[in-house]
Amino acid sequence: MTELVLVRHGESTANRDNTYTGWSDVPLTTVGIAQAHHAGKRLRETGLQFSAVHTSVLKRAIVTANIMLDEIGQAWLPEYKTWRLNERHYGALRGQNKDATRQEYGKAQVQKWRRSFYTVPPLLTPAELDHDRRYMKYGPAIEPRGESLKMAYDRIMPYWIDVIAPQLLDGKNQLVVAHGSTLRAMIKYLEHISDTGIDGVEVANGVPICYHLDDQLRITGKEEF
Ligand SMILES: O=C(O)[C@H](O)COP(=O)(O)O
Repeated sequence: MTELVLVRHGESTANRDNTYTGWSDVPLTTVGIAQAHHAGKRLRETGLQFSAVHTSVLKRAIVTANIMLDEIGQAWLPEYKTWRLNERHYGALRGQNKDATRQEYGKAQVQKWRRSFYTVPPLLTPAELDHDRRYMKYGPAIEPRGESLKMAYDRIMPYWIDVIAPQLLDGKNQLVVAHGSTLRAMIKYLEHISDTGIDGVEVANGVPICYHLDDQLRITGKEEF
């Protein structure tokens, strides 16, 4: 049996302020830092030994992962950082207050933007792209102008297939510290959740979700700490 642990980063300043985040690189709040320590302590109690940790290239996930690794005494582990685990890009919604958009566009539209599999948020214009060097090194096509969960799913899966799954198949436990939607995409895949069923799946900040997997990566058990 192999263990896969998924953790959403601790509370960010954007979570606290109820604003859309996506690829914006916002820090943890003091609550978020405490959640990361708590998540690490809970994981330490399990005694799980990991072979690697995977994060996005956004600091709320990286800092959460580093706090957790320190808490579990495995700060020496190889740490893989990839844009493929970044949060779903919220396009032109980034930085806007979620309640304000509910008032402007209605609750149903906001719910679709936030939870449906196929709905794409309003896009950034090409001129609004960040051209951040952490993405530009892969070419200009990497940075999205906005993503549906399906679009995020499609860029996450190659990373699952090429990097995470082979290590799990080798019997090596993996820790993934990422984002609400990144993890919803992975949960959809792992649990065979339908395109409509994924609407109801929420992932809390700083709560480790542990999957017990068999030698074909089928789920034999699931626990949340
Ligand atoms: O990108 C964001 O705003 C958050 O990380 C997730 O927000 P959501 O729960 O509105 O998708």
